[in-house]
Amino acid sequence: MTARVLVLNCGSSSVKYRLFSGERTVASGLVEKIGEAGSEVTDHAAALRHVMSTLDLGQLTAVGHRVVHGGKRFSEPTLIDDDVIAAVRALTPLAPLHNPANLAGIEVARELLPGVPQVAIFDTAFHRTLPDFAATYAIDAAVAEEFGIHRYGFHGTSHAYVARRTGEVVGRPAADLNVITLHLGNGASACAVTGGRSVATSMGLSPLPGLVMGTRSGDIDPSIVFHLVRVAGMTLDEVDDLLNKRSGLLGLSGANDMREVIARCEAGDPAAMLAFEVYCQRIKSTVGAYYAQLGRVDAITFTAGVGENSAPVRAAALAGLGRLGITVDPAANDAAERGERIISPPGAEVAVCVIPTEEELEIATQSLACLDRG
Ligand SMILES: Nc1ncnc2c1ncn2[C@@H]1O[C@H](COP(=O)(O)OP(=O)(O)O)[C@@H](O)[C@H]1O
Ligand SMILES: CC(=O)OP(=O)(O)O
Ligand SMILES: [Mg+2]
Repeated sequence: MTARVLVLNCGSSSVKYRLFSGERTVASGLVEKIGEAGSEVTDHAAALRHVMSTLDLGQLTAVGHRVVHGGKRFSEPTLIDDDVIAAVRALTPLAPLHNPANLAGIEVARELLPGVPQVAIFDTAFHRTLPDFAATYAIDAAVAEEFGIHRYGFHGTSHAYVARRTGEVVGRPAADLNVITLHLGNGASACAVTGGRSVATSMGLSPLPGLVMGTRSGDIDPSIVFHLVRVAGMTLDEVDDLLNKRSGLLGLSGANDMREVIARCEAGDPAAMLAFEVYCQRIKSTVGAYYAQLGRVDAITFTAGVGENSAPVRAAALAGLGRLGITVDPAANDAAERGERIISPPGAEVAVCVIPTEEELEIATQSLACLDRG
């Protein structure tokens, strides 16, 4: 019998769902702006109940859940029970925008689909291969050990999938390939992948650092936090809210959606132009750092909402890197194509690729593999 798997990807303000029959998608959708001002959908549980009431969920083999933070404990797809739920809840302080949403999905699915196995697929899992030097923060080692302070990295399902597809697209075995993957969505992160293993990534203990995001700051000087508390008189919760929800593109330009930022740039808005420059320059610096770590780069792959759709971001992020063998062909970059493609000129030393991510399919596949292993 063909396996039927429901995948739930509950983001900070959205629910993405997809129902698979084998590899075929039989239903899919997105509920956005959950809990935002003026939205009819007040919380994740309400959104999920509504979504699930519209689907035919008979004969389900499994429900696969994206879970963002798996901490040190979870590095494999995991069958969910009360103990796993408690452990994911305990990790909430490290992913305050994400783990509560993931848990809402798990709880509603367990309530509405009792008896169907539920599997958690962790964003952090792919990064368990980070070498110690890349995962270690240079702070007091005993404090770091006691409190689990360590680079975990996120978006692992997406980085793993697009790195693997990059091997197919450039026609080389993934085992021989050094790839830099750039997941640019609402959240954004970069990853260096060698032979299919993550060896560097830009998010850290939480999904806040690294690249500039829609509403998150990415890397900042940590002493900005002390300054805001001591000098500006903010509470820690206010600083947390500022850096996670009111920074990034939104904080710089007033718009968190890259389409809106670019429209404002075209209208000559200086704040939007600065935001675009800060965003793209951060990506470029990260590519340079990972190039130095890898020593040789075979491919650079863009994915997620901005990476898949924004030619101006791809062009600006890699501009001026010709000496590293990295060039983007303007015609290929601007072409109104959608699927997997190469946008560097033929014969370029580094293949620049665009590969739509397939987190949901990957979660379905890994959920079934978890059940097969028992
Ligand atoms: N044509 C486009 N040009 C620029 N940005 C785009 C385009 N289409 C979508 N995006 C961006 O993609 C973002 C969403 O990416 P997505 O990967 O769906 O995010 P997430 O999964 O993190 O919610 C939006 O905020 C929007 O800025
Ligand atoms: C981990 C993370 O940042 O996820 P998202 O991009 O879905 O917010
Ligand atoms: Mg996403």
